Amino acid sequence: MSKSHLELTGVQMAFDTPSGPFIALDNLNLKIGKGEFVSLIGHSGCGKSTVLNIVAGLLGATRGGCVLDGHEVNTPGPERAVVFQNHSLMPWLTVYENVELAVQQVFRKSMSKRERKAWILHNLELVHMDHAANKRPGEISGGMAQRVGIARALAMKPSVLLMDEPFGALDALTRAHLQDSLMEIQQELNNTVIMITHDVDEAVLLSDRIIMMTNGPAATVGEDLAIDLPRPRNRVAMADNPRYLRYRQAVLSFLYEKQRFPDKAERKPSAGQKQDSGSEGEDEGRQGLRAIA
Ligand SMILES: Nc1ncnc2c1ncn2[C@@H]1O[C@H](COP(=O)(O)OP(=O)(O)OP(=O)(O)O)[C@@H](O)[C@H]1O
Repeated sequence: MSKSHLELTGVQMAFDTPSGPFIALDNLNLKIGKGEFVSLIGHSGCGKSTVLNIVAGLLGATRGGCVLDGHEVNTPGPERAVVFQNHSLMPWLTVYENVELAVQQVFRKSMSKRERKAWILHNLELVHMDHAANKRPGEISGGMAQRVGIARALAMKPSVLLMDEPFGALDALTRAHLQDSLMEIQQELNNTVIMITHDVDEAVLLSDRIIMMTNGPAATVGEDLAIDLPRPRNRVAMADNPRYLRYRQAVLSFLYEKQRFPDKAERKPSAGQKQDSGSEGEDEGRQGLRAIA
């Protein structure tokens, strides 16, 4: 791993609720190196989005904090671009204008109009969407819109790309296609990526490390699994790669044997509650994640 540039230290996140503080995360520590691709995986409600929102600067930890390249994170910033599950493009703007909006925000002073235009088109080319530059979001498919969302994020030249289930709403083929594009782009640009996923295969195929989170309340890092597979990775070749299968097995074992579905915890979300030890909720747990069979 290259030197750590993003560090979460002793993070606690308590939300105020009518029944008192709800401690979603407690004592969460994570160091990420420049250019690493890290996936966060864990059962629904364990706190993955909360972690991402803290790194994005959208939430402030109640204890501990996040440091990026030596600077404490406490507000959103263009060096940390976020891609959500639903692309969130402006429907009244064209594909080009949607990317332009982000580029204006970051590079209005440092790039000429001509340079900005070339940069916007370059980012649309990266995700193979330059042909649709003049279309509006309503005129393109969900997968295409998600590509534009990724281009918009990349166009801000973020040192960290934060992705909250970026491919969750897409069909399997489009999803596979976008995963391959993302791997290519990330290899080329060397962005640090933190991606939330519920898909075990997606996590193993794309990641350098998989961070498996314990069930909440008071969730933290349960296991930190380094994925030592050569790149570029080919999904067909990986399907019977013994090491790939071992990693996949390790994640499944964490999710379904070590951390079963937190049904009791979800029903009674009070601070200091113990984690579910597991006899109930296994079937719900199996349904709680997609694409694992
Ligand atoms: N603003 C809030 N107020 C109170 N509780 C909250 C708030 N935001 C999140 N929580 C709680 O914190 C816990 C973690 O939520 P979070 O959305 O981070 O989980 P997640 O792992 O991303 O879930 P999912 O996989 O279902 O998206 C959950 O129990 C959730 O109900």
